[in-house]
Formats: sequence, C-alpha cells, structure tokens
Amino acid sequence: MSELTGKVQTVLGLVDPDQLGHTMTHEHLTMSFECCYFPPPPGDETVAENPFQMQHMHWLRQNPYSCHENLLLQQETGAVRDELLAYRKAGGGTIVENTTTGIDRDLPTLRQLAKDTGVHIIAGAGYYVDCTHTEATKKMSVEKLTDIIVSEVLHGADGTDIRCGVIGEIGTGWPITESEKKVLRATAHAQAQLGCPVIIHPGRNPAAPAEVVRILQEAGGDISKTVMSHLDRTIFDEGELLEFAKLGSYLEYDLFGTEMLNYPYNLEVDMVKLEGYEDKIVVAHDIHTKNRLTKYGGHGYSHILKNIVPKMLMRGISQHQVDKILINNPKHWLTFN
Ligand SMILES: CC(=O)NCCS(=O)(=O)O
Repeated sequence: MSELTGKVQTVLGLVDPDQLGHTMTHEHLTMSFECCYFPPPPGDETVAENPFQMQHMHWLRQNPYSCHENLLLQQETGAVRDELLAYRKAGGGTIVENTTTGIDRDLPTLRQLAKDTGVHIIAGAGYYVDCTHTEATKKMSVEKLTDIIVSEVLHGADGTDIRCGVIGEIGTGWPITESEKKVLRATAHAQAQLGCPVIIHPGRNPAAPAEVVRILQEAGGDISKTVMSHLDRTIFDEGELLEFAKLGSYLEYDLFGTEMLNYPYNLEVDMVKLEGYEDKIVVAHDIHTKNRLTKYGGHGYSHILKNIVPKMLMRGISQHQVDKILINNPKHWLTFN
C-alpha cells in the first residue's frame, strides 16, 4: 500500500478514479515529432517547406511527416487550450498525454493546460524510440533507468515537482534495439515497484506487440495493466489480432480521425469490430502533428466523442459497452494498485 494505491495521478496531483469521466488514453498536447521526419515525395519539396496554406491541407493529411513545421505541436499551446475547452464541452474529462523523454515532454505546459481548462491530464514517464535515446541513455544500466522512471512517478520529472501518472508511451521499433529492450525491462521493474499503468508504442510489424509483451513479462511486468497502442496500424489479420488479445493487455485503437466516415456510396464501409474484448479496448486519436488540430481543419480531440460514439451506437454497440471503452477501462487501467 502506498499513497498512490487506489488513486490516479494527474499533473495537478492525485484524484479519485471516479472523477476521470470520458478518457482518451493516447494523445499529445505539446511535443516535437522531428525525430520522425520523412522526406517529401520528389517534386513536392516546395509545398513541404511553404508556410501552412489552406490549399496544402490535403497534401499535409497525406504527408504529415514531410513538413518540418507540421511536426512542431509544441508551437500550438494556445490552439490546444481552445481544443481542450471544446473537449470538456463535448463531455471529455481526461487525457493521457503520452509524450516521453526524446520528443520534448513539457510538464509545466501540461500543468498550466490542466489548470486553464479543467481537463485532467496524466503525464508519461520513460523514453520514446531508440533514435531519440541520447548516448548517455544508451549507456545506462536497467537499474539506473528503473530509478529514473520510478523517480519521475514518485517525485517529478525534468527538474520539476510534476509527477507522471503512467509509464509511456515507451517507444520500440522493429526489430527492438538493445537500448529499447533495457528501457522495457526498466519499465517492467518500475511497474512492479509502483503498481502503475504502462503504455507501449510497438514497432510497425505484426510480431512487434507480442515480442514487447514477452520482454515485459519476463522482467516481471503486469500485462493486465499495460496498454498496447497503435494496433490499428500494426496487426491487420483478425486471427493474429485475436491471438495477441489473448495475452491480456489493453488493446488500443488510436488512429481515430484519419479514418473515412460516412463513405456516401457504401455506408457499410466501416471500422473493424473486435468481439468479446469490451473490457480491454481503449481508444484515442494520438494527435501528434499540427494538421490534426481543428485550427488547421483537422478533427481535434473531440472527434471520438462527437463522431465516433454515434457511429458505434449506430452499429449496435450498446451505451454500456461505449461507457466501458471510454470511461471504465481507462479508469481501471490508470488506477494504481
Ligand atoms: C507519437 C507517435 O508515436 N505516434 C505514432 C506514429 S506511428 O506512425 O503510427 O508510429
């Protein structure tokens, strides 16, 4: 038992789990994604480097990582504040902010956003993918990494007293590098000490999520308290997905906002439905580039609440099941043991 047991840790302190309400388990409010810059298609260099213009927004949707300016979400705190106010108005209560070391985590800004908007914000401890690990990080032992992660949860991170309430998103690629494996083992050790929630960014290979689970489990991690993110871009085969689901993690679908809704010529074109795992599914938009903000014609943080929930209900998913996905599953995941 610790003071964290039975509570959720936000950037403003501990809260009772019942206060969270509708929760997006994977968003970013301020970060840089420069680490993942992807050169534009030949001939598109000028569009890529022009200041944002309305006529380029479709191009940006197709090539979000090929424009440096688009990768700097940390320049949009004012717009994000407005979005969070809109999120509250749409019934949103909580956002898990997944920015970890390597992609410009900014805890003071998160705390200010929480104060300004009344949205519960939960910050992430730990490290993003290998290419963002510094030489110093790569040299650290698992024990040292564990101490840092534990301290980010118990005492605060980045020289502040602002405490993280979840470990992750912990970044891994494919194949998983030695440095990423050390971070995964440290994550498992820290989770075993703290009884805290963990969230993983798997590599882009259908085998990646299960391999991460294997490493975490071997190091003593609690898979039932771990979210596997980005499944919608990672496992496409239904059989493989069901095999993965049996391993017991939460299953996160977080590409909402980039899907095609209401395809007018065939309304049957729709989201994949995973039967039997309603206690394990969580959802989010994973906003991490500017073009996905409503300021730039994007869908914003309220898209799931405003557009996806009605679609779920229309497809026969009950209100009770929707509440599990948006309220109860995140609440159980985020509550410290
Ligand atoms: C911020 C982040 O890691 N988002 C996922 C991007 S990816 O292209 O789906 O890996």
